[in-house]
Amino acid sequence: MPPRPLAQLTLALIKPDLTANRLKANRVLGHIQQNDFTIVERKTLLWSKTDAEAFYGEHRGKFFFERLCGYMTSGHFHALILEKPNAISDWRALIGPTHPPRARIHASDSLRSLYGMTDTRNSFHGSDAVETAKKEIRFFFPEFDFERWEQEQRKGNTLES
Ligand SMILES: Nc1nc2c(ncn2[C@H]2C[C@H](O)[C@@H](COP(=O)(O)OP(=O)(O)OP(=O)(O)O)O2)c(=O)[nH]1
Ligand SMILES: Nc1ncnc2c1ncn2[C@@H]1O[C@H](COP(=O)(O)OP(=O)(O)O)[C@@H](O)[C@H]1O
Ligand SMILES: [Mg+2]
Repeated sequence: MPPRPLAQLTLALIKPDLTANRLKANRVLGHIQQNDFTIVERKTLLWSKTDAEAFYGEHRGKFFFERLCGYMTSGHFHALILEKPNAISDWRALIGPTHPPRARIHASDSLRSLYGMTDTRNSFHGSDAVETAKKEIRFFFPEFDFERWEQEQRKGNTLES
C-alpha cells in the first residue's frame, strides 16, 4: 500500500464581511468540507489596529494598507487551520485571485468570485507558502504543537505502509 501523501497545513481567514453573514459563512464551511480540507483548529476573533498592522506588515506603505487594516478590524472574523495534501496551493486555488472583479472573469467558481466584494474587501485569506503558513498559524494559534502534528503524520504513514 503506497504511503498516503503527507498532509500540509495552511492558515485560512474568513474575513469580517463574510463572517458577519452566518448563512454565507456556513456555506463556505460546506465548500471547505466538499474540497476535502480538514479543519484542524478554528477560532473567531476581533483584531485591534496593531494586530492588523502586524499581520499585514508586508504591505505597510502600499496605497491600500490603511483601508485593509480598517477592513480587517471592522468586525469579528474566523481563523482556521486547514489540513490536506497540498493544502496551501489548494486553498489559494479555491479562494482564487486577490481581486474579486478579476476573479469573476478568470476564476468564476472561486470563493472570492462568489463572495468577495471589492479589491480590499475580498473576504478570504490564504497563506502563500510553507514558511508563511507556519508563521501565520503561529500568529493565530501560538499554542499549536507543530512537532506533535508532524509526528502524527509520520506515524499515520508508517502504520498504513
Ligand atoms: N494602483 C492603485 N490602485 C488604486 C489606488 N486607489 C484605489 N485603487 C484601486 C484599488 C481599490 O480597491 C480600487 C477601488 O478603489 P476605491 O477607493 O474605490 O475602493 P473601494 O471602496 O471601491 O474598494 P476597496 O474595498 O477599497 O478595495 O481601485 C491607487 O492609488 N493606486
Ligand atoms: N490593489 C489592491 N487594492 C485594494 N486592496 C488590496 C490590493 N491588493 C491587495 N489588497 C488587499 O490586501 C490583502 C493582501 O494582499 P496580497 O497579499 O497581495 O493578496 P492575497 O490576500 O491574495 O495574498 C488582499 O487580500 C486585499 O484585501
Ligand atoms: Mg498575501
